Amino acid sequence: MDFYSSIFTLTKLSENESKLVTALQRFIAAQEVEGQSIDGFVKEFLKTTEKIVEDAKPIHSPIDAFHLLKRWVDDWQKCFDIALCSECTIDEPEIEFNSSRSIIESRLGGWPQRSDLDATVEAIFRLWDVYEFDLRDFLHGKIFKYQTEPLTPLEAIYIANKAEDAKNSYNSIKFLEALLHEIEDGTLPNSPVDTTKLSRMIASAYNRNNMPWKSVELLKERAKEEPENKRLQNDFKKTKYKYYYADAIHEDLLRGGNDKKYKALCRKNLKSQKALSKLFCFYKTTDIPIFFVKAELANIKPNIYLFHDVISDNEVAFLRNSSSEMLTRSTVLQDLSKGTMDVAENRISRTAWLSDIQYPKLKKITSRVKMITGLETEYKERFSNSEQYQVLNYGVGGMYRPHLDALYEAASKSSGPDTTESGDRIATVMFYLSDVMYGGATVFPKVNARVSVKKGSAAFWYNTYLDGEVDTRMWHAGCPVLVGSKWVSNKWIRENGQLFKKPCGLKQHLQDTKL
Ligand SMILES: O=C(O)CCC(=O)C(=O)O
Ligand SMILES: [Fe+2]
Repeated sequence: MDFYSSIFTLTKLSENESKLVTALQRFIAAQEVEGQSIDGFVKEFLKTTEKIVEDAKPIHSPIDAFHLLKRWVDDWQKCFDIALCSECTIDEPEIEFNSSRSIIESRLGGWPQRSDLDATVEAIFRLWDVYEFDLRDFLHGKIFKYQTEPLTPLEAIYIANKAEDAKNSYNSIKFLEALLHEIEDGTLPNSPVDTTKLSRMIASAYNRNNMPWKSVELLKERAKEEPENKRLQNDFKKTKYKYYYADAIHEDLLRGGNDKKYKALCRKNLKSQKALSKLFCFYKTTDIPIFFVKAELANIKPNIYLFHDVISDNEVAFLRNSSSEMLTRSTVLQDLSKGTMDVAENRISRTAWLSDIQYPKLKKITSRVKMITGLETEYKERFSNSEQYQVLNYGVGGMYRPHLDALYEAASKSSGPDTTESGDRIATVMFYLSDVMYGGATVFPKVNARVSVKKGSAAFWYNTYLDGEVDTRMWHAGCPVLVGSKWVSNKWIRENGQLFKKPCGLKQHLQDTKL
């Protein structure tokens, strides 16, 4: 049977609580006679409950119901658990105390369950939704003018967590915010929950609900105040990334249609890449000469660089052949945070990862990347300067919708090196391992740039600003392949180890200030 659904049954609980108190008093007294030490929790609980039973207040408010059920479900149960004794003989106080539980349980026709308590929490939010009582008053035990016992901060967190579990994040956040304000205002002294911890909880709830800008707001000040708090700093950094990411998507949505601009760029039939781009720099490397040019529509900031003939036919074949056995279907779901939640397939392709360690032949390409970008590129299992080669092959209509390569938050779960050790993907080097007859260009709708597919070339760009913030202008897409098969390979360069690097000829972007 349930207890929460009527005040009648709740009152029955309340009336029977004095019997529990008597049983506990007897248990403690017997233990004292035996010279046993009394559990601290049990002692403290008895003291407060004795007073509650003595006052015998009626159950009027949902706060009373919550307190009552919480005691029965959690605290009384804990007392019985503490007293539980498998080796005790029949006349020992533990046995007697626990049998009093059984007697009361059968008299009541059951023992209140966690579902009763959870239903009460649900009821509280249902009531709040209709009557809009003040949550800060509520924490102090007050609903309009009706005053009862206040909630402890831990009880408040219990209520907020239950709302979150029930997918009622808005309620949960509002409740935690009320608690935060009360603690900040000093009306809940000696709170075991500190404001930083609470802020982190609220920020993470905002993140889970795709409102990273709210978390940024919340964490910004606190991160400034507590530069030594690593967890807080880390939360703030991740949130910032997520925020920029969500913001970029939002802007894209606002610009009429999620990807109008991207499609237009995909369709654009530009002259050949070489004709448009001017020679920027020439490298004489030991094996192949590399022409270093700016991307088409070169007058853009930030720059996207193009390297021609940067990878030999042999190397192209090696990458393609080594990965073809491993290619797996990769689907990246698009989560259009802010605005509509439209989950669509973001990428249609197959992917494989090739490690420099497993395929030492690749190290040569990796050091070439180091030379042309001036960045550290060595792939290591930990504290890496780059990722393994990601090889992609697109099928009919295969594409990669507009996205940012920067990993922001979710990425620590990605297959690459841990972001906490190796940092974010500060730059992308993307090799073209095939030609494509029609379609398949890489386009950057925000900066109006387009790189058409050419076997042996590589595109290079930075994904973050010098201070590590994500550069949302680098929003880019792989246009659908119309005729042909497109192969590319990414070598993502990580933040780790790049501190004192001065990229050759690539300084312009690094000096580029934020918009
Ligand atoms: O295939 C392309 O042109 C783009 C691929 C890409 O952006 C990626 O793999 O992150
Ligand atoms: Fe990308």
